[in-house]
Amino acid sequence: MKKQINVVGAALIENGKVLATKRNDDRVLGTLWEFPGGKIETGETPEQALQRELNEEFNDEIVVGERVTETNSHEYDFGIVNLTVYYAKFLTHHFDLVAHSRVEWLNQNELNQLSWAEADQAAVNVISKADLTQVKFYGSN
Ligand SMILES: Nc1nc2c([nH]c(=O)n2[C@H]2C[C@H](O)[C@@H](COP(=O)(O)OP(=O)(O)OP(=O)(O)O)O2)c(=O)[nH]1
Repeated sequence: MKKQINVVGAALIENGKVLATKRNDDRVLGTLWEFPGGKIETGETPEQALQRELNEEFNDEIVVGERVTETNSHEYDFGIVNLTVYYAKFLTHHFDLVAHSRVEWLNQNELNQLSWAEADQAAVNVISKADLTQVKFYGSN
């Protein structure tokens, strides 16, 4: 039985652009593009996990918005990743790079030009076609 890995990612939106991050080469799935985030720890809500991960990875505070799409499961050789992506926006802009080698703010029509981790493809497709001006960020606007 393969290990189940529950992961959250943040589709950060700013000025109509979406943040894509490239994992450090020495990490699992290194060199592929992803949404910043990570594994949900015991007792955390997905939103809390995202806030913690963005703090660890960028030293930044975020507001988590609505979910992009249903959880997407993908079987890799090391396990099954159950990925849920949420829209989010930065409240601070330290942007220290700890876990990533590159970051890019992309237009929606550029998202599909990158090599994404396979679990991300469904969310990337939804974001590419979404009306980003309508995304809800609860309690922050
Ligand atoms: N963060 C993130 N991980 C993703 C995405 N797509 C995808 O397949 N993954 C996979 C890669 C990893 O196997 C797993 C997330 O683990 P991670 O290494 O980022 O998480 P972490 O920081 O909590 O873990 P760790 O390095 O401390 O072990 O999910 C994505 O968009 N964002």
